[in-house]
Amino acid sequence: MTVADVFDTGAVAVFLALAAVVAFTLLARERRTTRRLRTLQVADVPAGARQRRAAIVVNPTKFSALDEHALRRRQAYVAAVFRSHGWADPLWFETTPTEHGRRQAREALAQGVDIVLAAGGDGTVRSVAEGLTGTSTPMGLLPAGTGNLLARNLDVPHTDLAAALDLVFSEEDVRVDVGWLEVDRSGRDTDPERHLFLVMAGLGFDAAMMAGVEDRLKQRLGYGAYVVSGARALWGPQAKVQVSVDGQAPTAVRTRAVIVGNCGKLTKQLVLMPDARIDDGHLDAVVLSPRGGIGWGEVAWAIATRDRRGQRRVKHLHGKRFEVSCAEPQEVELDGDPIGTAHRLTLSVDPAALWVRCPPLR
Ligand SMILES: Nc1ncnc2c1ncn2[C@@H]1O[C@H](COP(=O)(O)OP(=O)(O)OP(=O)(O)O)[C@@H](O)[C@H]1O
Repeated sequence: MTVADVFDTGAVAVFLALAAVVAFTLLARERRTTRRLRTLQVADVPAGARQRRAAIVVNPTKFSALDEHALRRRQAYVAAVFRSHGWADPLWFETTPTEHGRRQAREALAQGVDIVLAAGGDGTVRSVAEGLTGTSTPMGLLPAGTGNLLARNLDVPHTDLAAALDLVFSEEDVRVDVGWLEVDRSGRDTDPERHLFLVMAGLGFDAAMMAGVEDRLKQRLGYGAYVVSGARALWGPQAKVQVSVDGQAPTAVRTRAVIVGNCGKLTKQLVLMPDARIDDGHLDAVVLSPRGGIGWGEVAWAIATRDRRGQRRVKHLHGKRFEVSCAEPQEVELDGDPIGTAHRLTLSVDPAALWVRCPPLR
């Protein structure tokens, strides 16, 4: 047997071992779902009581890794959980490349559902929220994105479908503020685009980082894709930006990023805006102005320690309306999704405009 043969045999053995591990994991998951399905009992609905019903707005692209059979089993499991709590089978709606959840949420409302669940990433959540804002019907979350920023900020389980579903039956809702972003792309737009946001929106480094994350990389690396893209976007130039808070005279800054938040967490440990509260009727902002590697070190230190005193590189602001304009167009992001470049942004808050089913806010 030659050295090449030994390598070939070794490679085949490693491949077979990996295939066995994958097959075993899939089988175990399938068995767990079957076991859960068997233990779920249909709950009785008291005579005369109205049976509650949920709508689930699903972004199918977030479940493309599942085959048809696995997808149907997942749906059957979710429906069985609802029945076990005495609810009717949920109504299912799918998002499309052009209708990301707003229309589906409105259709669900027209059918008189008790809650609309967004099953997707933060883009789906944002769009469903647009359909529900200003109504008394709560939004629930079945997180299926990479960032799941709103779920992380509201302490909704984002890796465990069963735990996220359990929360739906807690029937505890909180009223949260909604942010609105007006995007003036040319700096002279007479009819700027208007988008709802729930977590944060801004321009500069973080938006360039989001814009640099390719979908394929996101599927492969998950949250790690943002780290790769962030490392690429670190070394861009500072931008000349004017920031005005609540109609006051604008302040000129040289900055790498202006981020305005309705809430401030990126991950459990990484809190960009420690004072931001989703129910305080205000927005918070950070202006990051690092220069070179040492400057980024200072920014990282300020964020990691949540120390706000004497920071030259990280400035915190608080208000109800922010106007941000820049001489050169900058990349813009909305709850972690890149939406192209713009010269001017206006960000304002709509206090207590949306009900969300989640644990009590801390
Ligand atoms: N049926 C569909 N086919 C193709 N694309 C779709 C469909 N439905 C939604 N989309 C795309 O999915 C995007 C929304 O994705 P979603 O918010 O669920 O995840 P995400 O923003 O990519 O989240 P994350 O970045 O956290 O993974 C929309 O902007 C739309 O372009």
